[in-house]
This record gives sequence, C-alpha cells and structure tokens, in this order.
Amino acid sequence: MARRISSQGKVTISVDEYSSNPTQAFTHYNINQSRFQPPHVHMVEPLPYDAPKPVGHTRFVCVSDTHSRTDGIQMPFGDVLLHTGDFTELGLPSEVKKFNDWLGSLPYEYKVVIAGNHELTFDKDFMAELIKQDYYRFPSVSKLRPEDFDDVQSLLTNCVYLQDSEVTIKGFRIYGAPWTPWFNGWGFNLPRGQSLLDKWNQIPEDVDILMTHGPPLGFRDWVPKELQRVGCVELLNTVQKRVRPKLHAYGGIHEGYGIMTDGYTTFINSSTCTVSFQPTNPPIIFDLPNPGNS
Ligand SMILES: Nc1nc2c(ncn2[C@@H]2O[C@H](COP(=O)(O)O)[C@@H](O)[C@H]2O)c(=O)[nH]1
Ligand SMILES: [Mn+2]
Ligand SMILES: [Mn+2]
Repeated sequence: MARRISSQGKVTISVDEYSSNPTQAFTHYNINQSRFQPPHVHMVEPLPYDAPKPVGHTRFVCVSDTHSRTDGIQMPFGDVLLHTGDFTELGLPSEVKKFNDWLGSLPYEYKVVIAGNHELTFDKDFMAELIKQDYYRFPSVSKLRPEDFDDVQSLLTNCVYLQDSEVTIKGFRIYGAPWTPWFNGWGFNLPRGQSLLDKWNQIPEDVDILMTHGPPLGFRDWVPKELQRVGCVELLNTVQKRVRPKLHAYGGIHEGYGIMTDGYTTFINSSTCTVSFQPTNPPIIFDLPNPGNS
C-alpha cells in the first residue's frame, strides 16, 4: 500500500512495490485499478493562443527543455511563465546568461524557473564529484573554476528560481523541484524509490502548482524508442494521493509533449525540444481561476 493516513489525518506516501519498474507499474495499476483509464484520465487539447482569458483567471505559459534554443520560439500572451528545466545544454554560465537575457525580453509579469538534469552547475553535489573524477565526460564544464559556477543561480535575475522551494504569485502557491530518476548520471539524478520520495515529501500539501523537471508515471512519460514508461511512481502517488495540485507542469521526456488530466490535476508536459532537440513544440497556455474567486 503506497498511502497511509495517520491519526492526525495526514497522508504518508511510502515506496511503491513497483517503484523500480515504471512500465510494469503502469500495466499493473492500469489492469488492476483502471488508474490511467477514461473517463477520469484523458488527453486534453491545448487552448488556442487567441482564446479569451476568463475573468478572474490567471494565464500560465508553460515551457520546458528549451536547451539554449530559444531564438525561434513564438511566445503567447499570458501572465506567468513557468519553465520546468533543461534551459541549457550543460549549465555553462554563458548559457545561463543567454537564457536570462531571453527571459528579460519576455513581457510576462512573473517568470518562474526550475533546473533540469542538464543544468549541471546548479547541482553542487554533482559538480563536487565531477571535479574529482570525470574530466572527459563534460570537458567544458570540468574546465570551469569553482568561482565561475559557485553562485550560478545569481545569474537568473529575471525570474524566480525554485529548488525544493516555493513562491506565492497572484495568490497561487507554486513549488518547484529539479529531481529526476537516475538516467546516465546527469545533474539532479537520484535513484528511484526512497531517495526521490524524500524529495517529494518536502512538497507541502496545499500547493496549487507543482513544477518538476520530469513526469510522474503514466502522464506523458512514454519513451517510444525504448517502449518504456519512465515517469516516477512516487511522484505520481505524491501528486494524486497527498498534494493534489491543480496543475503539475514538467517536461523532461521530450517525446511526451502534451496535456492530460486525471479529472482533478492537469498534467502538462511542455517540452519545447523534440527528441532530436529541435525546438518546435509550442509553449502551452493554461488558465486557472484566481484563488479566492469562487
Ligand atoms: N529511457 C529513458 N530515457 C530518458 C530518460 N530521461 C530522458 N530520457 C530520454 O532522453 C531525452 C532527452 O532528455 P534530456 O534530459 O537529455 O534532455 C528524453 O526525451 C528521452 O528520450 C529516462 O529516465 N529514461
Ligand atoms: Mn531535456
Ligand atoms: Mn532532462
């Protein structure tokens, strides 16, 4: 059982028995619990950019995985930009500055950004290991001096940067976390199971919008070239059984670009880059009623 309710009514998520094999987890929960089936779970068509914003709503513009390829992206009208990581190739300070300049050129009232596995310099533990060991894997990153990247976050002057932290914007509580299941030893990679669950357990119950770099199990997490689901099972259980945000925004799996709902949470994978790193998927807009508006 992945969920327990304490005597104080608090929900506790534990490591799922299928945690280490998301494809098997998906099949099991689909067959035995219809967990990914209609009518609750279904695809959602993106809002056209010229759709009028309903009165009393905030328009969020979701982008992800721009990978230093922002030049041709047509940005739609909106109030708050959400970028869910992989804004660079390697997290080089020069790339971060270029991304920050692009953010500065955008008209949104607020811009919120998290890191992804490609923002190597943002992951202090990763950099400490890289400097000790693997000079040849990421030579341009290994050449950096600590003083070049120690304070790399401070280059992001044109947004709110979240890392296991939250911000309240226009009354919406927004929480962001960069962690993804270990894959080829990039930044912010953690083993599936308790290590990732420890990070998800830091997400407060009452957040309205959750930003992660990667998907939860079953929601735009399919990798066709490997015929695998790669979303995090503990993230799904945390989202559906404990946190229940109105919007879960992410990217990470470029092939999974698109929108789904489970009937309560809307899941948006807004990966701009395709699997061949072409920045051709358009940003996705999403309207939410302002908190306090009933
Ligand atoms: N089988 C898996 N494939 C993965 C995973 N994470 C990413 N990917 C694949 O790589 C691309 C690009 O990801 P990026 O982080 O390098 O930009 C992604 O679209 C997938 O095809 C994973 O955990 N398992
Ligand atoms: Mn990416
Ligand atoms: Mn990534």
